[in-house]
Amino acid sequence: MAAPAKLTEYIDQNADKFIDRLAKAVAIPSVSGDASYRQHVFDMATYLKAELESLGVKVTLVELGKQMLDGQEIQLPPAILGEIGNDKNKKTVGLYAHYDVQPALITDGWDTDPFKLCVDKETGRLIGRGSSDDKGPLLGWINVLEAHVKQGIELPVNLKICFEGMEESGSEGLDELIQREAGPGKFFDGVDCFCISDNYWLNTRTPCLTYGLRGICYYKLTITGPGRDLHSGVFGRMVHEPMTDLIQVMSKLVTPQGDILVPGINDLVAPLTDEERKRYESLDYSIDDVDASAGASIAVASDISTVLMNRMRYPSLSLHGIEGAFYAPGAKTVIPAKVSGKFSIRLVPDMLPVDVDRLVIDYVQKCFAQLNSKNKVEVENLHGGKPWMADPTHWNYVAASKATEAVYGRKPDLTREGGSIPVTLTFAEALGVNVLLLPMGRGDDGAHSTNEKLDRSNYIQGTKLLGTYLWEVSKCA
Ligand SMILES: NCC(=O)N[C@@H](Cc1c[nH]cn1)C(=O)O
Ligand SMILES: [Zn+2]
Ligand SMILES: [Zn+2]
Repeated sequence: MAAPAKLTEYIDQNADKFIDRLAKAVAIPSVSGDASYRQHVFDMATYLKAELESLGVKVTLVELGKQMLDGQEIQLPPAILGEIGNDKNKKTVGLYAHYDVQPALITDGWDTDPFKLCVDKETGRLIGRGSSDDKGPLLGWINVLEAHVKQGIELPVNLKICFEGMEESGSEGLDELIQREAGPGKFFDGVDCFCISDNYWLNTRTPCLTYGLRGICYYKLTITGPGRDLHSGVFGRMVHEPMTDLIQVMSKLVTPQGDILVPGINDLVAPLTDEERKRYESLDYSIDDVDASAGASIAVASDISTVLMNRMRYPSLSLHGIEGAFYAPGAKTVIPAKVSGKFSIRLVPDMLPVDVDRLVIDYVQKCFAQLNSKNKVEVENLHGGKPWMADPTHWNYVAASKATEAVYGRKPDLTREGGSIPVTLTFAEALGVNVLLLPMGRGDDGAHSTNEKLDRSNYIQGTKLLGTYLWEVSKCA
């Protein structure tokens, strides 16, 4: 049974309504990483609960406890568990998406207010924080439900929905919830497969299915020294400066070419086979695509397979920022008393966070000891997750491939993603099911960046893709 034409017609006819829905969601600044935005994350959960319930989904907001953030203990946003359909003759598909977003300030360099969806009629771009990561894809599922309800079409599968509000901040509390709700008689009982739409096409033209994600270990490296901030004219060259120590240590983590300098890290990586190398060579991707999505000609190599493998099958170490450093305009002559460098390592098979932690903490302490500084160092892992790989020949992928051909008229590329969605592995392991990543947006969407966008056609065709996928799953034996 192909997806009924009535379904795709409804999606086309209601495109503007769906864009309004995205605008409402973008207007709620559900930033999970900043305590002062926490109420908005809750508001987003309430908004989604009402949307889902209006379409017949039985919804529970599950409390996940508390967390420490910015020195305060605050309530974690709830997980949204939703259920619709309970027909033993149908397959049950698990859906995951996240309703929190990365921080965004107009002063970061946005051309428009990040929390007011800007619909660019000329380019078809829907610009706003979360448009692509991950509010657009999440709302894609709601649009699909609405299309079924409004057209009086019965859903071809049962759905078990799990939407979270902490993905961008380590998914706190969610692993425990999934583990608690796995097993006979529990919420996830009966789920046959999972689908997550929370990544991107490699380029701007070829749809893809994604069967791998990198894991992550995120670190905070703190150097403390003076009892308070000092005047650099009064204390410069009289005392050990935390910022100087921090820059020294951080400069020993990675080379400008991206090679990781922490001894032992590269030995944890699974060896490359000829067969695997060929897979990267056949992907529709070029250095021009890298340049276009990065916004400059800055690829680390001229050979596209190397660049792709660096994203998909090798670890990377990125330096993200320094908390406590002077960063405002002007020329403040301060010696900051306490600075924390943030960096992360993306993990690939066979790296385990526990091994990476040991190597990183040991190395940072050794590098610091070599400075002969009287300051103090502390390294913490803020959050982490293992890498994930799925079987792309599974019927779940076959269904998604057929759906892609039906909507886009072409076969999808099979990709591994450089980003991390640690909960993917938890679904796979705790529920023992195949997990599929079915992206909606394009490689140049600018997730986590300024002017994040989702193209109108990706949002609308992507909504059709998610709906068609459910119909293709229903045909699988
Ligand atoms: N769309 C998935 C995504 O962006 N995941 C984040 C997860 C993360 C980990 N630490 C902070 N955020 C990613 O950066 O890959
Ligand atoms: Zn995301
Ligand atoms: Zn993200």
